[in-house]
Amino acid sequence: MNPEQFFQAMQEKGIQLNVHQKEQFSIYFTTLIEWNEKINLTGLTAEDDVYLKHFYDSLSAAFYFDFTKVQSVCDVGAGAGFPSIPLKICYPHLQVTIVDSLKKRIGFLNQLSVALSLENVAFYHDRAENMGKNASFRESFDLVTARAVARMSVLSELCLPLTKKQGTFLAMKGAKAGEEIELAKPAIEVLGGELKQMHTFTLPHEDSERSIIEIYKARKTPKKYPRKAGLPNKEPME
Ligand SMILES: C[S@@+](CC[C@H](N)C(=O)[O-])C[C@H]1O[C@@H](n2cnc3c(N)ncnc32)[C@H](O)[C@@H]1O
Repeated sequence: MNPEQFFQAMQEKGIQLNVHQKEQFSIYFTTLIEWNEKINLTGLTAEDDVYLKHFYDSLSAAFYFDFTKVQSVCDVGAGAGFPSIPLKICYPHLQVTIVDSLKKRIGFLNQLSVALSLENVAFYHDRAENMGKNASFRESFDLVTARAVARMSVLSELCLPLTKKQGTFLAMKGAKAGEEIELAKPAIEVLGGELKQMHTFTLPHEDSERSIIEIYKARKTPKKYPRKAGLPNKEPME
């Protein structure tokens, strides 16, 4: 998907990008490729791949969820900024907080936000488990997103403690999300979440399956969660 096809596809989905926003995507691509020569950010370097598998894929969350209705978003394990930076470009009102445990990626994001002139973005080099215990962040975000970070039971323990009561946790997944959900159902319940919807679709041009899992934060997360950093992965709540 080349940039023109990407802009066209966004328009068809009701996301109208102006000249400034189109330029921001172009700068995002060139900055990503430049930095990727020094640090490992992505395995995708061809322009068409980045526009489809990173930019379009990140924005697919907005095909199912209304971003105009939320203000604060925390993106857990955003890596090179996915999905939250493409979302921030399209929805500039968002207050974006990114937490990632890899320092070099946070360094890249700081530079990227300057290159894109982004406002109201904050980057933390930390584990999501620590953020979830920190009173300044715990249960404070309208929306928590995560793409390609961990399986659903683990991800729920990282993300639901950060999600505000009555807020939403969106998990962006590939194929087999249905199986993951089944295994994660007890964890989601314990952590105060309720499975609201699962949207499944195929990515254009390459027909691979994607799922967006929407979880509603119905109740407060018990204090003991998240457990200490590393434990959610080591001993998943399954
Ligand atoms: C496979 S990458 C995906 C990056 C991005 N979300 C994407 O879709 O391209 C997973 C990222 O999650 C981060 N990560 C994994 N576990 C984490 C944790 N417990 N807390 C914070 N970041 C974490 C890693 O450092 C890595 O950058």
